[in-house]
Amino acid sequence: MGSDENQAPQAAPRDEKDRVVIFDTTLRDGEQCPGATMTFDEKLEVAELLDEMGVDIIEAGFPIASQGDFESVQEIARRAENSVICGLARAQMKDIDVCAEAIKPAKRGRIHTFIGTSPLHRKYQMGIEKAEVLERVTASVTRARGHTDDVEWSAMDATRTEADFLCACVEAAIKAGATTVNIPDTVGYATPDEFAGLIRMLMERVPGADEIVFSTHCHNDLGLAVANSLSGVGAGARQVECAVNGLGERAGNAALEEIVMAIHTRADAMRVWTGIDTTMLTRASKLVSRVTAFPVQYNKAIVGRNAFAHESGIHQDGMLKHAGTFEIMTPESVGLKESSLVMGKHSGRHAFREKLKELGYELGGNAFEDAFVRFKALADAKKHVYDEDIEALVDQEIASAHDRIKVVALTVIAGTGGPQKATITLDVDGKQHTHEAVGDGPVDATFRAIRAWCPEARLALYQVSAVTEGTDAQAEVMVRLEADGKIATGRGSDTDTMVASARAYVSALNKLMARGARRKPETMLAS
Ligand SMILES: CC(=O)SCCNC(=O)CCNC(=O)[C@H](O)C(C)(C)COP(=O)(O)OP(=O)(O)OC[C@H]1O[C@@H](n2cnc3c(N)ncnc32)[C@H](O)[C@@H]1OP(=O)(O)O
Ligand SMILES: CC(C)C(=O)C(=O)O
Repeated sequence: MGSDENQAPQAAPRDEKDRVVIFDTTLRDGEQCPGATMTFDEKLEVAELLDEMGVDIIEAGFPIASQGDFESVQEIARRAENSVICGLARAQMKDIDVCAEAIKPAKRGRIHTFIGTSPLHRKYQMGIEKAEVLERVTASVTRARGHTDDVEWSAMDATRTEADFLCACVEAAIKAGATTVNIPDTVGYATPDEFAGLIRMLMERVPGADEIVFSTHCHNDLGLAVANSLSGVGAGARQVECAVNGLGERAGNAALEEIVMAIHTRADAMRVWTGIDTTMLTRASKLVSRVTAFPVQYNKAIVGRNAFAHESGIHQDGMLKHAGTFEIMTPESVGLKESSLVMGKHSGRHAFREKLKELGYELGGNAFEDAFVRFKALADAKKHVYDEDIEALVDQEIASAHDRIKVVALTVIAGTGGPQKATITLDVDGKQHTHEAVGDGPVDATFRAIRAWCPEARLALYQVSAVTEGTDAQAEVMVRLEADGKIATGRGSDTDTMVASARAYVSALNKLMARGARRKPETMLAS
């Protein structure tokens, strides 16, 4: 901790023994969560991207589950260029044989077989005693080894299994030929310290433990999936099972992008590495979100839309001075083009000035301060302030800099009861005048109230449009007036359409006067 330039990833140690194998289970455990079912073509698309991204092992499905699952695992196995293709199988001979058939076309295939080991799973799910579990471990791993040299064995509900019995199961799996032993926290029950202790205990106590790879498979029921997985790695596990966007049963699995970026960004602390091309993480997240129709939480680490967005003034100021002040990873490192400074009520002058520059405006002292005050007022009234909102606001600021008439206040009473009534206060050459009028609708009432000061101007056009979207969008109003043979068009914008209308009308009036309409303001305006 504490380097001056935390944003730059530390040079990762590249010793093979420190490599963490990334086992992606988006297509198997990920697909198991309600609503996340993917079609055959979607699975192929996801698998292709995972393969390209450098995922070491893709768990492509559970071939015995359905003909569709079998076929997608088989097709993924056929197409994969780099990744090992894995299928899941219960401790049943038929499952294992069907799985072997599905992964057969793969350049490198793995069978992943599992059985519940905890007292609850033994008693209630399987209805068998410890001895039979042990027999099934041996039989299933042996059967799988008859098909391939790459066999993974998992102890379902390992974290709620008696330590001695878990050791006995792991020993049986290793003896039968398992090359990877996975320790799932199936129900997301463990804490990071406990989980690390469990991996350490197995590595110390089980004969042959140093010959195989220990793996983690942590669920997120308590929001600890990533923390537990990384604790497992700290204790010596060298495979992490995870899923894109943290997809998986119930609250999901450890999120692949979080595991990978934690290892990448804090290689200095963790001293391990992965083979993942991190610049593909955003693409992977978007693809999985699209095919499952599961939105990604806005503030989700790494791939949430706010992960590299800054709204508050102090953060934006820091970011403008040095990105490392408020970002520990570069957006480019996860495949994003750039960080974003989102303009809102918490933004400050530095960011506002930068935004104006980006939009092509250079405002001097007072004009800038006035625009900033109006921007803050707009941001208070509106959830999202878009670039177009700022443009409309500044255009109006520039246009009205020399105006002799300004709208000070407007109150409109509208509704079905009628008549609609408007009360307007105008500042004319520094003096305030208030007038009231009723009309046929709120716009008519507003314009009549203004016209009370300038009866000659004829309304030639009135047009309303929304600058941005949503019910809190700014309205942009255009008003064209004719007086003394001259025509002037004024624009006004505000989240309140009536205020925008009054501004547009007054802006047109100012232009008429500036263009030398016959009557001067003093005489044009009624007292
Ligand atoms: C923690 C996990 O994620 S485990 C993986 C969970 N994923 C899935 O279940 C998705 C795919 N599953 C399926 O399509 C179906 O459940 C199938 C095809 C596997 C089985 O379907 P069915 O034969 O109809 O059984 P059903 O699902 O109702 O019950 C599960 C059976 O498997 C048994 N079983 C569960 N786990 C295992 C295991 N690891 N090894 C052996 N048997 C097991 C159960 O005891 C139960 O057996 P029983 O019928 O003798 O009581
Ligand atoms: C099959 C195993 C690995 C599993 O998904 C779990 O225990 O959560």
